[in-house]
This record gives sequence, structure tokens and C-alpha cells, in this order.
Amino acid sequence: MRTAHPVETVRAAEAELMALLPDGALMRRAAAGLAAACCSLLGKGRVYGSRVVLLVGSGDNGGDALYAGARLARRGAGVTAVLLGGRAHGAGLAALRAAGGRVTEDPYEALAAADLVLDGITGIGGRGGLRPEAVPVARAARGSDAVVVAVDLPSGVDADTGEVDGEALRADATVTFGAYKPGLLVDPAREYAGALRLVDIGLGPYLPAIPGLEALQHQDVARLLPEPGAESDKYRRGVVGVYAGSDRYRGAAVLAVAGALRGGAGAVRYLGRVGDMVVRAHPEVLVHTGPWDAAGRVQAWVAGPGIGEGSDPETAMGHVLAADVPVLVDADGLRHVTPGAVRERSAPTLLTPHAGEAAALLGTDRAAVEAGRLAAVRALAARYGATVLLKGSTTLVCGPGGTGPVRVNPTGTPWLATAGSGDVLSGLAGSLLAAGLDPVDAASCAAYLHGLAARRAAGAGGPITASGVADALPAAWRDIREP
Ligand SMILES: NC(=O)C1=CN([C@@H]2O[C@H](COP(=O)(O)OP(=O)(O)OC[C@H]3O[C@@H](n4cnc5c(N)ncnc54)[C@H](O)[C@@H]3O)[C@@H](O)[C@H]2O)[C@@H](O)CC1
Ligand SMILES: [K+]
Repeated sequence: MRTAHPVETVRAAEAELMALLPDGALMRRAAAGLAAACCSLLGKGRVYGSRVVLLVGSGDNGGDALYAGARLARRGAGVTAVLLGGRAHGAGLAALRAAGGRVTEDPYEALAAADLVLDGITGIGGRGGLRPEAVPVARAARGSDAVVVAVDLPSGVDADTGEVDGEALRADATVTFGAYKPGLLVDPAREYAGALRLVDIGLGPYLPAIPGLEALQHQDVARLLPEPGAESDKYRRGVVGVYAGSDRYRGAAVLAVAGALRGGAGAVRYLGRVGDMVVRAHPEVLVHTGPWDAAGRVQAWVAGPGIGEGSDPETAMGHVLAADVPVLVDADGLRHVTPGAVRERSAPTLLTPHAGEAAALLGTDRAAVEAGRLAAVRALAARYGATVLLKGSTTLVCGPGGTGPVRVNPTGTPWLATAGSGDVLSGLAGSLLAAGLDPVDAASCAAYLHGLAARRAAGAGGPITASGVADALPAAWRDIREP
């Protein structure tokens, strides 16, 4: 599991550790790791003679850049510092000068010839976007041919929320110290960070067991996915009920069922208006056409994709929400849930909105949700007392209440922004719920598998369809099981 901790927690851990170490030891550890990462980015044998530019702000983030610059200068790099704050870390500047580095008044000349730029303008102490005087220099760095390496965080992004309020410096790689910060894993800031590297400065024992953010990795998902045993039959493996589709949106039902069939439940029961079409596409589905109370037992419901509006869907959603089993509500179904109705349920509820649907549930606009995804997923989970999966470029999952760690999905791909892919995801997550996973695990494993399947379907990169994603799910599942 990859974890991230908020700034306050990182600072507290640093303070505990720093009290046990000689002055400056932590910064030297950070700078050593940073310089080593720069050497590997420049390539073997290419440090000597390379041209490195340091963008140095007024705090310790600039200090890290200066000390790392000193190390690179000692290995034969030509290192030039651009001082952007009113002051610079004194000991770091002295170390750079002693190693043969220099300070320039002409950042543009230095940047035009740079092979590598170290962005040490702001780290966890930064507030808001880049200040106006730093903006043209940051743009020149980005516009140069140099590799841009962010020190701890890309300057201008919010470490805790992933928000970018104004301009930030987009990096090719970010070398972060002690712990990942939430903003490095959540969009929009994540996009500015490039490839991530974590330098261990010994903070581990001083960080709390429960992080602010966590990202599953292959082995975590492999451990959580259901595995049929010798004694399993379809009922023990779980039956998932799917209520989806309408005369207008028939494909949503087919796609949600396609996801559900590949999620590990033993059987899929379909209720809705387009049973004929569903059974033609998926003959293995149990289609129910009678009244709701005769639908038979299910271990979880997926409700909402393509059901449309009106009194029929409203009544049906009432039946679903009254069931004493976990319920996943997606898409049109989300129009029929109220915080009160969800909170009254006896079994868990999982809501899976995209940003637009989340905005409608929160009474805000889509742009506000996109800009503050972490805050939005927590607010929804708190308001509804439900687990919430917020779809998007980085899909987030938050458990009921909104206070626990948020799971961030690391496997997404922009190709997934295609019609119907959300229906496949909801079927898949519902199937995992029916198989017995708790809602946070079901949602985050589904997002993980779905992202992997999309990457597989896209191959070297190319348009994919929602059906293609569903078809690639068994292979993604195997990739996780047999890495
Ligand atoms: N605390 C520690 O033990 C360690 C800290 N380290 C480094 O120290 C950093 C934190 O240092 P600081 O707390 O000094 O904070 P930063 O260096 O991140 O930034 C604070 C400084 O930047 C200025 N500033 C704030 N917002 C700005 C903006 N938008 N544009 C321009 N300037 C802005 C502030 O006036 C302040 O002088 C970490 O990110 C990391 O790089 C590492 O050396 C590891 C050890
Ligand atoms: K930085």
C-alpha cells in the first residue's frame, strides 16, 4: 500500500525525529537522496559537465535544492542558483558556493542552456500558486529543454488537497521526502508532479499507522479479491442484482451486467425494462420480470445506470434502498437518493458519482468538485453516511463519515473517459460487494481492476470502448493474481 500523510502530520514526525538528530541532519539526508535521484535522471556518466539550474525560494525547500546543488557541483556539474525569495537558506547557499556553484541575476540565460532544473521554490510551506515574480521564471524553465525535478512538491500546488490555485511549475519528476503528501496522488496537482520518487529520511517510525490517503497496489488487491473455494456454489459466491437500463438507455443495462459478470459473484440477477436485450448479450443472466418482492435473494444491488427519470424508477429505487443488503447507487439512481433515506438504511450504501453528479448531490458546480476532489468525496461521505467512489482522472474512495483515509486509485488512464465505462465499473463493484467485500474494498478494488483492464484494452495507447474494458477484466484479474 502506498500511503500519504498531510503536512501537519509530516511536520510533527519531522519535529520528533529532528530532536534526536544533530542540526541539519534531516536536510542533508533529503539533499543526498535528491542529488542521487538527479544523477540517475541525468544518466550514468553524464553528471560531470552537465548544467544544472536551481530555482531557490526563501524556505527550507530552497535549502534542499542548494545542498543537492552543492553535491552535484562536487561531482562536476555546473550549478547556477536563481534566488527567487527575498532571502535564501544561508548554510545551503554557503555550501553551494564552497562547492563551486554560483548565483546568477539572469535566470533566462541560465535556463536556456540547462540540462536539469531543480524546483526548490516552495514545498510543504507554500501557500497558493506561484507568486507573480516566479511565474515568468517557472514558464521559462518549463519551456526549456531541461528535465524539471520538483523538490518535495511541484511549487504552487497545495500539498494537502491537490488543489492548484493559480500557476504551478509542472515537473517531469518529483522527489519527495519522508512520506508522500496527498497532493502528489490527487488531481489536479498529481498531473504536475510527473514520476514520483520517495526518499526515506527515517520518518517511518514517527508517522501514524493511519494515513490521510492510501493507494492500493497489486498485492493488496490480490489479497482482497474473492477466490472461489472447492465448496463454493453460486449462492455462496454471492448473487448480485442489477437494476439498470430503460427504453432510452438500453446499453447501460448490458454494460452494467457485463461488469457484474466479471466481478466474482456467482450469479447476476437482472431487473429492469430491457431483459430481452440483456439476455441476448449475456445468456448466463437470471432475468426477473415479475414484481419486486418476488425477485429472489441477492447479496447486493447495483442500481441506477440508465434507468432515466420518472415514477417507475423512483418506485424501483425505493425497493432497492429498502433491501437489507449492500446497495451501490450510480448514475440516474443518484437522483433518487436523499441523505435521510441513505442514512436510515440497515445495510451499507456505496454511491458512485462522477464530478457532475457529485456536484448535483452537494449543490455546487462541477468545476468546484474537479478543483477540490478530496474535499468533495469527504463531504459526500459525511453527508450521506455512505461510502463514496468519486470517478475521474484520479478516482477516490472514502468510507462513511468522511474522516478515515481516502483511497486513491493509481491505475486510471485518460482513455477511460468513454461512454458506458462507468456502467461497467458499477457492475463490477456491485459484484465484489455481493462476493462479500466491504464497500471501501469493493469500490477501490473495482476501480483498480477497471483501470488495469482499460490500460490493457488501450494497449500501447488508443481509443477503447466500455465493452472492451469489460472484456479485458478477466485478464486484468489474472495480472493481479499472477504478477
Ligand atoms: N522540516 C524538515 O525537517 C525538513 C524539511 N525539508 C524541506 O523543507 C520544506 C519545508 O520548508 P519550509 O517550511 O521552510 O517551507 P517552504 O520552503 O516550502 O516554503 C516556505 C517559504 O516560501 C514562502 N512562500 C510561501 N508561499 C509561497 C508562494 N506561493 N510563492 C513563493 N514563496 C512562497 C514563504 O514565505 C516561506 O519563506 C519541505 O518541503 C522540504 O523540502 C527537508 O529538508 C526534509 C527535512
Ligand atoms: K518545490
